[in-house]
Amino acid sequence: MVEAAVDRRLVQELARTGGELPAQFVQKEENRPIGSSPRASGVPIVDIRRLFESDEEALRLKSGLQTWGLCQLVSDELSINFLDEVRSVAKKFFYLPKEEKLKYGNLTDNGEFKLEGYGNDIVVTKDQVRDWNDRLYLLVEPECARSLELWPDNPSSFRNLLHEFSTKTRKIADNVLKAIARVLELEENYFTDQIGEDSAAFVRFTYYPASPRSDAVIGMKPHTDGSAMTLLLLDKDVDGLQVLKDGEWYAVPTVPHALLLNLGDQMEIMSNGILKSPMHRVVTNSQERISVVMFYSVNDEKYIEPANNLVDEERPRLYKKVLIKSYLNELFENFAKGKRAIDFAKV
Ligand SMILES: O=C(O)CCC(=O)C(=O)O
Ligand SMILES: [Fe+2]
Repeated sequence: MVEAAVDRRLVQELARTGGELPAQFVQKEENRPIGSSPRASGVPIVDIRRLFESDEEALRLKSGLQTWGLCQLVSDELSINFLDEVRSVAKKFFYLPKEEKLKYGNLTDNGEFKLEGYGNDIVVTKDQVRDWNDRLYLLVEPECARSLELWPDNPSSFRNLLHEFSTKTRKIADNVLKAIARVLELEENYFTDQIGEDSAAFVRFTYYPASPRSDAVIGMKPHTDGSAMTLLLLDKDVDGLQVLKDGEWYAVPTVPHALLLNLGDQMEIMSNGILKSPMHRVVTNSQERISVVMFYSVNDEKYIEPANNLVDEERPRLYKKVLIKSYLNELFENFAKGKRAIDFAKV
């Protein structure tokens, strides 16, 4: 991949020092977020425990994932205190001095982007409009593949909390994947067999600084997730996530004690399009915002395709068989350019 010479200053630094907004963040007129968006108030809140006791709860999950590609998940595992601790440790990390955070930086000594670490997202073209955020991206599973040297040991509780958070979210992911298989009338382990602990799971901590021009910049450009599923811990105080439904952007409200489930492309493919991987974006605000997001994916070396039982005459096959590794490569290239990778998997 050829990388153009671009300004890679951290967005947090740009926001802190003020001054004129660099041109590389200014969105073209047609991509700017305009006006206020209605709230996505129809996104269901689902209790994980009840998913296996009540058909009604499972159907609400299904309807959320068909209509919005989203669902708010609450669980005994997730006390509000614990979730607030994770929110707080994320904030403490981003509040550290730049030099401290750059110990975990995502550039090699030659200035090339690494997948993991702290910094900007990959920039592939010189005229790419950049997102108004910095992030820390880490592999959390399989546990033996963690690059612990990139896991912050400041704040001192960071590593333990991240380990605990990812253990809890893994349980939730497994339960939800079983419930989804069930409502699609597939074998209960259909998805968990593919998206197990030996597959890659990543966490992304994203810091969106307060923005001087929320009319002209985007926190995260419109995209779908290339994962199978994504679990998001949203900022409790500041909204910003929006989802596209029937051509209109809706603001997704935070439910403080819930994780937001956002379905990814891999599940759209495996469900033969019955479930949606929603297009979403983040708009900025006059207040800073932080999210902590877990991405679950099918193992890199595996192929996925629509489940046989979900393909018939009425619902012809929508997607080809794809190798996850190639799919994710496609996705990273296309995300930077603002294109959808799933279009390449269409029959
Ligand atoms: O920050 C958010 O609310 C959304 C982040 C997101 O969509 C992502 O990391 O893929
Ligand atoms: Fe996303």
